[in-house]
Amino acid sequence: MTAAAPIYGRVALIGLGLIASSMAHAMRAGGLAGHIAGHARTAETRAVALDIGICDSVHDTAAEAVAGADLVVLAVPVGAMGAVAAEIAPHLAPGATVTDVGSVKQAVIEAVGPHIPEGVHFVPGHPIAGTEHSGPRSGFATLFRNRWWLLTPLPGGDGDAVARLRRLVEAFGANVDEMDAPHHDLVLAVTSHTPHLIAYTMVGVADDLRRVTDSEVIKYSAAGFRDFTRIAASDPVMWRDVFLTNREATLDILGRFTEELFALQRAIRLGDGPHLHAYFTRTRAIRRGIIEAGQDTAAPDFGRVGAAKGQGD
Ligand SMILES: NC(=O)c1ccc[n+]([C@@H]2O[C@H](COP(=O)([O-])OP(=O)(O)OC[C@H]3O[C@@H](n4cnc5c(N)ncnc54)[C@H](O)[C@@H]3O)[C@@H](O)[C@H]2O)c1
Ligand SMILES: O=C(O)C(=O)C[C@]1(C(=O)O)C=C[C@@H](O)C=C1
Repeated sequence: MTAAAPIYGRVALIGLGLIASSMAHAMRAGGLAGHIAGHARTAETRAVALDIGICDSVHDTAAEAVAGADLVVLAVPVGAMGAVAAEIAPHLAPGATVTDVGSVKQAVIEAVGPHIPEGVHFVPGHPIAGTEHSGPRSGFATLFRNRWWLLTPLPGGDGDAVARLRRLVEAFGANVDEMDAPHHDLVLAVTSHTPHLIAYTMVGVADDLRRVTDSEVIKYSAAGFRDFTRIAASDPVMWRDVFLTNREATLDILGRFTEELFALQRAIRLGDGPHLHAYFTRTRAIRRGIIEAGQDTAAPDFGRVGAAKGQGD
């Protein structure tokens, strides 16, 4: 990442977890912000943020952090976005941009939008990049490189504010796309939310079995299951909020998933090899299509993320 002129003079990060700290590292690496102000709920997290140098100043309240900021980033769990927006609203500078990084967009727009004052630009967003780690120590500058960052601008919103935010996240190395919020939520229900639910379920099933087989499930777990356990280690508050707020889309995809699962279950019970073979041939072709289209972007280097779980407060 090469040094560039700051895109924003003062950025306020509300919530100092994985995503906010990764943004801070990326802004530092690229010289993209003149001053990074931060707010987290606990004194411990605020002290860590200063200690590891991701913020130039930390503030006891979100209201203090946003004063004079030309970009405010809401990086808290989706269910907390509305309360944070209500708290900061009277303190936002005229002309400022407010964005968020929530995994669900429609519910965030409904919760945050009504609080945004006239003359402040709200540009909802979502980086499609993450790890199973949480808290200020878990972030790293390259998290967003070659990843998508979806923006769901509001109809009639300010084009210049969108373009400026776009420049910032492109400077992180992200690819930007714009879409409307309901479409975003449906796409993410397929590509992220339902897969997480399946991983949570499978790891739960294995944990039940473990009691029977005395740890063999974990001992002999193959690569696929290990990936499930990584995903299932993700922050429980974040994922609780995702499912509570993207309810309709997730239930729709889950319904389709269960139908397919029952069809496969039936094929196994009936010994219907052609059905199973045809199904797996179709899914293999999808994976090969993704590779051929060059859309299998490299995974971030999880190995260098040393933070423990549960440091999000
Ligand atoms: N982790 C991922 O893979 C990922 C990826 C993309 C987007 N997101 C989204 O980014 C947002 C932040 O996720 P993260 O992974 O950085 O989480 P995190 O747990 O690492 O950090 C969350 C931060 O929010 C604060 N917080 C929690 N509840 C709060 C509340 N009620 N009021 C005020 N602050 C509160 C925590 O103290 C912490 O500082 C979430 O909305 C999530 O959906 C996460
Ligand atoms: O790799 C992971 O840990 C993730 O699950 C990241 C992931 C995803 O599903 O891809 C999870 C939730 C986000 O909103 C965006 C990204």
